[in-house]
Amino acid sequence: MATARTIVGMSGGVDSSVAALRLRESGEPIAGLFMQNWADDGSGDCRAEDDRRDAVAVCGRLGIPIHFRDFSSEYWAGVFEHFLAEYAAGRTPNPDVLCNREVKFKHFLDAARDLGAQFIATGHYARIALDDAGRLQLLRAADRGKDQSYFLHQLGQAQLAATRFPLGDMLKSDVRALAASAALPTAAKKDSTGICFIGERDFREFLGRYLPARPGAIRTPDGREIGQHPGVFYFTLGQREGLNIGGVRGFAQAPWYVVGKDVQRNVLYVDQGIDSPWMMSTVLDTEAMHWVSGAPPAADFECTAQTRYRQEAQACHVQVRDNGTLHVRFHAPQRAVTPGQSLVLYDGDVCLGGAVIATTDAPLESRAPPHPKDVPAA
Ligand SMILES: Nc1ncnc2c1ncn2[C@@H]1O[C@H](COP(=O)(O)OP(=O)(O)OP(=O)(O)O)[C@@H](O)[C@H]1O
Repeated sequence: MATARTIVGMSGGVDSSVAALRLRESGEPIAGLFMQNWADDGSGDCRAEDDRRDAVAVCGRLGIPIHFRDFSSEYWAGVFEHFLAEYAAGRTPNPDVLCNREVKFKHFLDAARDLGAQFIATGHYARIALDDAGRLQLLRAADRGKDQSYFLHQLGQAQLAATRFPLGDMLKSDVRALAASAALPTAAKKDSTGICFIGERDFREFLGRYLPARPGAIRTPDGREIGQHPGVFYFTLGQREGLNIGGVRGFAQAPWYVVGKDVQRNVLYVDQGIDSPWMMSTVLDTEAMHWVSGAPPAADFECTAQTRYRQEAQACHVQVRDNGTLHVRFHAPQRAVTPGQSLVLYDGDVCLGGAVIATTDAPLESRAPPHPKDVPAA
C-alpha cells in the first residue's frame, strides 16, 4: 500500500469520519490515526473504547489503514497540569485550546510525519487560505454555527502548512447527510460535548478528585454573607447554576450570578441581575499574544474579538505592548469576561490569533474586593 500522504485524526465521531471520506473520494492515499489522550480511570464515563471501536469501523468501511497512539502522558503534562494549576489559582482555563496546540497539532503532527505523511487532517470546522503576501490564514468555517477557529487560534504558519480541514466549507447538516449516504457507522452518532478527551462528566466531582474542596462564604459585593460555597474554583464568572442560594432576606426573589472570586480569602461574590455591573468590563489585558501570521498587523489597530466560544465578535481597539501582551478596549461593556479564557481576534473572517486573558477592569477584578470581616451576615 502507498504511504499515506495525509493522516486523518479519527476520533470515532461523524466529523472526522466525513473528513476522511472526502479525502478518500479525492483518490489520494490516506490513513487514519486514533489518539488516546486520557487513561481510562474505570469510572465508566470515559468513552474512549467506544470511540476507538467506531474509528476502526469507519476506517474499515473506507478501506484505509488505522494507526493508534497513546498521548496520555503528553496530554497530562502539556494540558492537564496547566488546567489544574489555573483552577487552583481561581482562573477558568480553556483546555481545548491547549489540547489543540500541545497534542493535536504537535504530537499528532509529529506522529504523522514519522509515518511518512505530509499532512494531517481533522474534522474541525475552520478553513485555511493564502493571503496576498503568501502567508497562510486561519478562516472561520462556512457553517457559522459550528465554526471552531476560536479553539484553533494558537496554530501558526508551520502547523497550517501541514494541516487540512476537509469540512471547512461544509454545513454540518450536509456532513451528516453525506455520512448517511455513505453508510458510515457514525452517521447518526451524537456529537461529543465536554472537555477535550476528558469528556462529559460530573465536572464538580471530577475536579474534586484533583483539587481538594475548600468550602467558604458566598458574599454580596458589599460583603454580606448570604450562603456557603463548596470551593471557589468550581465556579466561573457569570455562572448562575449550582449556587444554591435563594430566598435571601432583604433581597428580591431573583437569580444570583457569580460576579467575582477571591481565591486568597476563599470568597465567592454574587449579585442579582444577568448584567450586574459587578461583572461588566470594557478593558482587558492579556498574556503573550500568539499571531497566526507570525506578527501583529500594527502596533495599534481596530478589529473584533471574542472572549468566549459562543459569542458574536465584539468591536475593540488593540494595543500591542513591547513584551507581546495586549491591552484591549471594547467599544461596549462586556459581560463576565473571564481570566484564564482566551481572547481571540478577528478581522472579518480571518482569525488573527489569540491570548489568555490575564486581567479585566471589572470592579471585583481590578481592585481588592471590600474586606468583609466587619460586615454582619444578612
Ligand atoms: N481521539 C482522537 N483521535 C484522533 N483524532 C481526534 C481525536 N479526537 C479528536 N480528533 C480530531 O480532532 C477533531 C476535532 O475534535 P473535536 O473533539 O472537536 O471533535 P468533533 O468536532 O466532535 O469531531 P468528531 O465528530 O470527529 O468527533 C476531530 O474531528 C478529529 O479529527
